[in-house]
Amino acid sequence: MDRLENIINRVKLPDYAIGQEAQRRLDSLTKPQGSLGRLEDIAKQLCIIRGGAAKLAQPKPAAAVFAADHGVAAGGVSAYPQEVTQQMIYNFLAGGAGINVLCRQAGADVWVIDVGVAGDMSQAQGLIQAKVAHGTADMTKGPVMTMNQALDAIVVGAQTAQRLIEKGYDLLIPGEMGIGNTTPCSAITAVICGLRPEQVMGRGTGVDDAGLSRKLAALKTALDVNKPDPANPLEVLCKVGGLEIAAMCGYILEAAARGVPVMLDGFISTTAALVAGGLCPTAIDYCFSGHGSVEIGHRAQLEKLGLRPILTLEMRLGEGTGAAVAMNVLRAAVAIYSEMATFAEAGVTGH
Ligand SMILES: O=C(O)c1ccc[n+]([C@@H]2O[C@H](COP(=O)([O-])O)[C@@H](O)[C@H]2O)c1
Ligand SMILES: Cc1cc2nc[nH]c2cc1C
Repeated sequence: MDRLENIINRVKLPDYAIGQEAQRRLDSLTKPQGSLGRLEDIAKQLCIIRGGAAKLAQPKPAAAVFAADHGVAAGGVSAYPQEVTQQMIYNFLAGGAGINVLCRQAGADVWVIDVGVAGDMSQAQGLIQAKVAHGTADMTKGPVMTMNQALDAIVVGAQTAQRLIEKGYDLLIPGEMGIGNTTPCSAITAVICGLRPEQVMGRGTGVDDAGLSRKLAALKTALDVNKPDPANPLEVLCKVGGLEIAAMCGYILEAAARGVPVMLDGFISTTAALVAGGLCPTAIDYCFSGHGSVEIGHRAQLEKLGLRPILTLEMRLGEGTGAAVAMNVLRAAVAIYSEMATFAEAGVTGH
């Protein structure tokens, strides 16, 4: 527990007074006040997080893709077999996956971490080896992991954030790969948001009606068997979570502790933010929501966290892809804030 407390205790509320200074600069730029809409909000929040209202430098972003498997996958809750988790890791490492393409396009680097893949990945070149367990246990039978495993995975995420920040990255994307992981994410969302399974369960990779019924049945059984306490996010993680979800939670918390902004992706990474926010609400002040996922539970998560997605593109791939696309908008926000002429500079009659 000390390991977690050590991270949480370093998360400080950003200085919101900087927002007023940033607003003054935005209002001095050659445009009708407020006319760049949410681009202005994004620039302002970035100033607040970075702790200054001077011109912003373009960020150097990295995506960390945490991969893990899930015991519940044995119950037929995904449209794809579990081995796809491993196969996709090789695709990430070869640069051919959606996250690689979209990060290249957005000027971000991709790092891949094995935090809990079921198979042996020890020979995979370029993979960060941090396996905590060979997948989780089946949530319909009992807790998916021990408290120690959850804390180990949180530390893997926190150490990843630390290393990336030490390498010079100053904007972090939490990404993931884990066949079956929409089911634990729906479970966590149901518990933490206090919603019925039907309100938070979607089709993930694209299960048919029978698959959706199996997912709902698995979720109901898991909640009956485990009875997670909504007031205890760490217990929820241990009972119905996942190793990549725990790792992303630690990654978000450590980024916040170091004052580094986080661009969340879709349903899975926002589940990690839900847990992080339960442990340390201030961590969410450092988070942007990149996009709104097709998964129905994502809306409830964002509402609970008080976040609005930057984009709505009907995406549901995961990996960090929606966050990577949203980086283009964040870059646009930085550019207007830093490069537009003021009324005084351009000799335009202002206000
Ligand atoms: O992040 C999202 O919004 C999202 C929505 C649906 C599916 N996914 C991805 O699809 C996988 C989980 O889907 P499933 O059907 O196997 O539970 C996992 O690898 C996620 O990255 C991701
Ligand atoms: C091919 C494939 C790629 C993915 N990326 C994230 N989840 C995924 C699930 C599948 C099935």
